[in-house]
Amino acid sequence: MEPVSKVDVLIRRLDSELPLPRYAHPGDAGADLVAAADVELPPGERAVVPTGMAIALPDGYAAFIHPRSGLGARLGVTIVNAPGTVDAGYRGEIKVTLLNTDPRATVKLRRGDRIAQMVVQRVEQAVFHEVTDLPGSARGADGLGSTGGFGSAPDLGNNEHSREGV
Ligand SMILES: O=c1ccn([C@H]2C[C@H](O)[C@@H](COP(=O)(O)OP(=O)(O)OP(=O)(O)O)O2)c(=O)[nH]1
Ligand SMILES: [Mg+2]
Repeated sequence: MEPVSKVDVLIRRLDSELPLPRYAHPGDAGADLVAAADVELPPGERAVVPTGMAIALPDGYAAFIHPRSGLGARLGVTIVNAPGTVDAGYRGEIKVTLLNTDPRATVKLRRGDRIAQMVVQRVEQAVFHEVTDLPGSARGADGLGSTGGFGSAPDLGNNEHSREGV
């Protein structure tokens, strides 16, 4: 297996009792972030949760704050703006806007609970060149469900292509 490429990221703990972000397994894409405070989320409510961490990413990188699938599947907790974008120049505390999508249960999370995962990636900035016509492509302007809904993929013989947006 190819070794995972690594990048050095400076990190400041705003709360020295909390653990640094940690990859649960070698090769994992996301390092878990913990809550720096207790949080109670009634059904359908959201809260901005501090993580107690601030980072300085090298130029050309960004960090993306993704939900944890276990929290989503078990409790219905997700992130409103998933994935959150942490810019290379941001030096403030990383915060996570959690949302309880469960229609009935209040979710209680404790300080130290792992609430999100941070994926550090190389990013590029676009240089926008305005044109009056874009080059053609196989997809063209088809989108937003143009290939059908949850049935078989179009190339498996089910002609869902015409069932627009379903
Ligand atoms: O989940 C997130 C998303 C963003 N941020 C921080 C880092 C990021 O660099 C900054 C701005 O984020 P974004 O650009 O997504 O928010 P905005 O609403 O456009 O705010 P701004 O006007 O400050 O750019 O907020 C977080 O701490 N958590
Ligand atoms: Mg912004």
